[in-house]
Amino acid sequence: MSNTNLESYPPPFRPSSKPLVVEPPADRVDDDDDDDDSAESDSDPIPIIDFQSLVGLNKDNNDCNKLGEACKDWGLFRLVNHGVPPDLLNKLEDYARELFYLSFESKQALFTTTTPNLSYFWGTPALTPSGAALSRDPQNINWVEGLNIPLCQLSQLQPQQHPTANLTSFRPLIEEYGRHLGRLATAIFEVMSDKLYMDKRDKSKPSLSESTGLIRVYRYPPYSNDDVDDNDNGDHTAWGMDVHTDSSVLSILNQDQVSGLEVLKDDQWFTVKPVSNTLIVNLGDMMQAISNDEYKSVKHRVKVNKYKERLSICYFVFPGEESVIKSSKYKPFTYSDFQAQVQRDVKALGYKVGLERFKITNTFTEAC
Ligand SMILES: O=C(O)CCC(=O)C(=O)O
Ligand SMILES: [Fe+2]
Repeated sequence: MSNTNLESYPPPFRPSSKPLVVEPPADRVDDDDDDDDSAESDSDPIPIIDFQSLVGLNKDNNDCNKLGEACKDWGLFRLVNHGVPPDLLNKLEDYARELFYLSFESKQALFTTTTPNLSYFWGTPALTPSGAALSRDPQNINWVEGLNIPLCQLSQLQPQQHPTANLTSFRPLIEEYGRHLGRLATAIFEVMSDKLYMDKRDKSKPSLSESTGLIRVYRYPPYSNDDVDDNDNGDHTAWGMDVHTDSSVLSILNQDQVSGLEVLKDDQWFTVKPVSNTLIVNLGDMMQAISNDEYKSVKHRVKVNKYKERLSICYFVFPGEESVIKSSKYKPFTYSDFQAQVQRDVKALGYKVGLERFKITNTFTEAC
């Protein structure tokens, strides 16, 4: 679907001298904007895990082993047979698109609630909740806008306050989607715990807390170097989202048909191709720490597409706030400690240092 409503983009994302409809040239039929040296691969190398083989009656040990390997080697896998109805995925995507198509001003008004964290953002939210860093360095912002929806705060999304937005339909869809993803994340974490020989009866063991579930819906506007003004040397790349690891235990991503997500494995970038009705599960920093570095928190990034906007819906789940993560590699810490340190680093250094801060042999020289 082409964007016919540039009013919906945050002002810096609006192409200045372009026709309103951004379409690929006729000879471009693929979605990959792969005219640079980054991710490559013709076939899809991402490990595939069948959810039904991990759980329930059809539980298959080979598939459980495959999951362990994927977590060690990639920190990411494609989940099939997950039981989230395709109709729900399609509807959610349609409503999300509809919400993003509201004018920029309406979106700002819509999600300026008194509830912290239920918000509309754009640019690099960790650095610039209001986009203020634009004046510092316009080329370093993430080319993305998004809605941040903690599932426990969904009741704050009051449809009657915003008759122009179709929130009446959006809220139950998000609720249903959140329930499905809570179910998937919990079951996958159980299998991971088994593989890691973690004793689930030990209540002091860190685990995934379903009540921390958070959904982020993103729209990545198209980006072309033609938008860059004459003073620019033209060789920079804008990123939809710069390289990072997630802070979560697990993140589960549902992307539309426009590619952009890339993951790093053995110093090589791979494109995570869009495949309908599959979900992408990636491991976050908390899972890496819980597993004593046996599993890894995968580095990933999102490339922008020159011609098409991209939509993705991400679910993140964390450990209970006060649950202490103990391992031989890290000083004991809670997710709250981790988050607070990330925020301090982002403020002071401009980036997240992450788990390195908590390593027992701390190689990061600046003390916390
Ligand atoms: O939009 C995507 O494909 C990935 C988003 C992401 O990596 C994140 O939100 O942490
Ligand atoms: Fe991420």
